[in-house]
Parts: sequence; C-alpha cells; structure tokens
Amino acid sequence: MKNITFYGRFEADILAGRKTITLREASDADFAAGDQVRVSRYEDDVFFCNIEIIAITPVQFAVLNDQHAIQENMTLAELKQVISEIYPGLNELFMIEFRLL
Ligand SMILES: CC(=O)Nc1ccn([C@H]2C[C@H](O)[C@@H](CO)O2)c(=O)n1
Repeated sequence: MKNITFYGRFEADILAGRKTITLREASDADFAAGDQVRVSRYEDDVFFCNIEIIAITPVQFAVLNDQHAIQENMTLAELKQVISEIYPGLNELFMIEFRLL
C-alpha cells in the first residue's frame, strides 16, 4: 500500500472529515483515483488512518479559491500561507481529493 504523510497538526481535521483535499508538488502526488493509501504523521511516522484517493487534479497556486480553502478547513489566506511555507515559489500544484476509509 502507498503512503502519504501529513503534518501532525492536520490529523484531527482529517479524522473528523473536515479536511478532504491536500495540495502537493508533483513528486508527492504519485497517486491515482481508487488508490488506498496509508496515512501517517510527517514528524514521527505514526500511522493514523487509511484513505481512498478520489481524484488528482492539477491546480495552480494563482487560482486557489475559497472552495479549496473550505476543503482544507482553512481560510484562503491561511491556505496560501501554508502552501507558501511548504512550497515557496511553486505555482504548479496537484489537488489530491480523498475520503476516509
Ligand atoms: C512533507 C510534506 O510536504 N508534507 C505535507 C505537505 C502538505 N501538507 C498539508 C498542508 C496543507 O493542509 C495541505 C496543502 O499542502 O497539505 C501536509 O500536511 N504535509
């Protein structure tokens, strides 16, 4: 089974179904619809759930909108700040939509 990591501060939102997408650079988006993926925390690699990938869609940082932010359980300003810190200067992102298993 493939694996993806999330920062621990997002674990509760994922487990509650409040966070249903993640935006990643290409090298971190090697998934396809239907993949079942093991999810662990980035900081300590502790497993916390499995997800199913619903879709992978290219999206540019410049066109991120409120709908993306809602799906991340953030404001748009917070989302842009988070992305800018993780991927400074990167415009080409991939939206990974997922559901909890
Ligand atoms: C190693 C690494 O990049 N890990 C990441 C990347 C992104 N996230 C979260 C942060 C935001 O909520 C979305 C959008 O990138 O995904 C993460 O938890 N861990």
